Formats: sequence, C-alpha cells, structure tokens
Amino acid sequence: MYRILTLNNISVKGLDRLPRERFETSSDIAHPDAILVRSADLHGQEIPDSVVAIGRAGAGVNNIPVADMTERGVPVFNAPGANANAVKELVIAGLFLAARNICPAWEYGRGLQGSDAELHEAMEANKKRFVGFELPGRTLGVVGLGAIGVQVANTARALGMKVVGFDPQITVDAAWALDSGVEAAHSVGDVMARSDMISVHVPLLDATRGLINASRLAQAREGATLLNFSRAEVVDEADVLQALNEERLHAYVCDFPSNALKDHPRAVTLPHLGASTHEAQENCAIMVADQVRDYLETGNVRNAVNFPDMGMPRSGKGDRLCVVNANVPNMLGQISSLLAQHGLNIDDMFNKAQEQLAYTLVDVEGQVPDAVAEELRAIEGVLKVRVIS
Ligand SMILES: NC(=O)C1=CN([C@@H]2O[C@H](COP(=O)(O)OP(=O)(O)OC[C@H]3O[C@@H](n4cnc5c(N)ncnc54)[C@H](O)[C@@H]3O)[C@@H](O)[C@H]2O)C=CC1
Ligand SMILES: O=C(O)CCC(=O)C(=O)O
Repeated sequence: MYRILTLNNISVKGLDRLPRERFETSSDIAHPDAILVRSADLHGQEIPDSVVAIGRAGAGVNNIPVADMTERGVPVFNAPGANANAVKELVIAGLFLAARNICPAWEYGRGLQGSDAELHEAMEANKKRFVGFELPGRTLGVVGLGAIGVQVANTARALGMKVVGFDPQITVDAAWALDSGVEAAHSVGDVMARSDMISVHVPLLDATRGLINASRLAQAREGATLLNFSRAEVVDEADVLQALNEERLHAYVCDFPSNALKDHPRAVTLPHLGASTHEAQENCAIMVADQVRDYLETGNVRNAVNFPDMGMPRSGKGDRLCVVNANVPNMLGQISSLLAQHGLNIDDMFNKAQEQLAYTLVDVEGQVPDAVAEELRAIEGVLKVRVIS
C-alpha cells in the first residue's frame, strides 16, 4: 500500500487515478511515500524521509525546495500545460479589463446613489472618465513563450493584436505552436519598448525575481499596461506602484493582491485565480497523479523538473531496482559489480543523467535481498535506492 499525503485540495478526478486497494490518500498521513500539493509552501517544512516523490498539481514549482529534493534523490513532478488554457482565458479577460477600464467603471456604477433618473444622468455625464481603447492594432508583448505565453500570444493574434515575444530558451515545440505572425524581440527591454500591453509568463527563479523593475518600466511606452499572472515576485511591486502613480503605466493587472496594490484605482488584483477552473484543476490532478503513480509502481519518470524522462518496460523476470545517484564516473560500474558479486543477473538496464543527477533502472532476474539494497545505499554518491517487486 502506497501512502499519499495531499496538501491543498487535489481534484477528486486525480485522486480517483490512485486505486484504493493500492493507494491510501489523506491530508493527514504519517510516513507518506509521496506528497501531492498545489500552492502550499513546502520551504522550511519538514518533508519526511519516507517521501520518494512530490507531485505539484500545477506548473510553478517555486513553492517546493527542488534543489533539496534533488540532493535527496526525490523527483518533483509537475503538470506542464495542464492549466495553460485557464490562465490564458484570465489573461485575455485582463486585457479587456484594462483596455475598457472595467473595474473602476464598475466601482463607479456600484457607488451611484439616487433615483434611476439621477443615476442615468450621473453616468451619462461621467462615462467619459472611463473611455478605453480597442485591442486590434495594439501591440501585446509576451515575456516567456512556454505553455501559457504561447496560448496568450496566439489568442491575442486572433483578436487582431500585433504580438512581440521574448523567450531565450523557447522550446522547439513552443516555437512550432506559436502563430507565425508573432515577432521575436531581442530582450525584455525590447518587449517593453515595442508594446502597448505586456504580459509576463515566466517561472519564478533567481534570474526572474524582479524581472520587471524600474529600469525595464522606464523602457515601456507611456500609458502601457502590465499583466502579471506568473508570480508576484517577478515584478518589483514598489517600482510598479511608482509607475502607476506617475501615470506612466495605465494599469497593472495581476493575480497577486497585496496591501500596497489592492486598493490602487488602476491595479486589478485577482486572488491567484489563474488555474482556478474545474477543468484545469482536474487536468493538473490527473496528470500529476498518473505520473506519481507510475513512478511509485514502475520507477518510470514523466515530467519531473529535476529528473530525466525515463521509461523502461518491466522485463518480468524479477525485481526492479531504481537507483538515484550523483552524476559522477563509475556509478554504473559499482552498481553492476555489486549485483554480480551477489549473483544477481541484470536482465535490462536504462540509465540517464540530468545535470548533477543520474537515474538508473535495473531489472534483475530474481529478488533483490534487503541486504543488497542496503549495500547499494552505502555506495558513495548513491542518493536513493528503491526495490519494486
Ligand atoms: N496564476 C496562476 O494561477 C498560474 C501561474 N503560473 C505561473 O506561470 C509560469 C509559467 O507557466 P507555463 O507557461 O505553464 O510554464 P512553461 O515552463 O511552459 O513556460 C515558461 C517559459 O518561460 C521562459 N523563461 C524563463 N525565464 C525567462 C526569461 N528571463 N525571459 C523570458 N522567458 C523566460 C522559459 O524558457 C519557458 O519557455 C509558472 O511557472 C507559474 O509561476 C502557472 C499556472 C497558473
Ligand atoms: O493550484 C493553483 O491554483 C495554482 C496554480 C499555479 O500557480 C501554477 O500552476 O503554477
């Protein structure tokens, strides 16, 4: 029986992928084999030694201590693209909210008092305060052309916008998926300078913290709109507030309220709703539950941010060894020698490295005794050993 600790609400459609006769799932479980999480912050929290996998039912993994998990030989899975449509739809809504000043206009409408005739007179007199602009012909700049950025760029093109995009590590798949009318920018500054509206879709990393700051905002067009559905910290909040107050920015639409921003008349701060659709929650939970289940039951890896993708069919003649080790010379030699010393014949083997870590699947003939697994664990550089019967 595998024990899965669920933090946050994980869609039942995902949990249903874990058959009850083999998986116990609960928000209160001791010695879990795996953790399923959405936005709960695991930094600084004790992650039990029993944990061999973490599944993030979403895209961003900045709430998980990935480097620590890598050192422990624990893969961190996510659900790439599974919530991209949901985020895209909210970003596109954000473009309209900003372009038509919908939030301040709605506030104004709600605050009207008097008879209907008086309301009518007041609104007709004041509606000029909320005159907006239309999207066709305007330029949207997209920073980060991954799963979400590509969808945002393509939908903006379909709405008649010009689009410029910047992503120094765009994947071949993303480039194929991108509307051919999207123009390439050379830098974030170039995006800022060429765009009327800018939407940021990058992960939160050391390199992207404060990516949009005073100097980048100084490159933006007068009256530009900034949208941030990535992470709050990707944008320097004080610099954005200053740009809003000086009316260099027309609006800031984001998914991250703060005390400084939430009451600003030209900021729209949604409560981290980008992925909050039933569809996205289900897609993410299903994808990550399948991946974690596969890893627990077979050792195969799909969509881990810190492990190479690996899949090897079971040879069916005995146990499977899953060995995570440092990516240094002679690890495979030591593993296979030790198995040979114990008379364990290797039937099939697959090894792949990714950065400082390597992962090896070994199907042996017969059973791997506990003592052999312990000897493998004792090899310097071996981070994790699992035996799957
Ligand atoms: N508001 C919400 O509810 C949600 C927010 N997100 C956030 O959006 C982020 C992006 O999500 P996806 O598009 O699914 O991820 P993704 O991994 O498919 O795409 C991210 C892209 O950003 C690019 N990138 C990285 N650093 C960059 C830089 N300095 N300049 C330009 N591009 C850079 C990468 O090369 C990659 O192509 C997530 O990491 C997460 O933080 C994701 C889903 C929901
Ligand atoms: O689970 C959520 O609602 C947050 C989604 C998110 O921020 C992500 O997938 O990176």
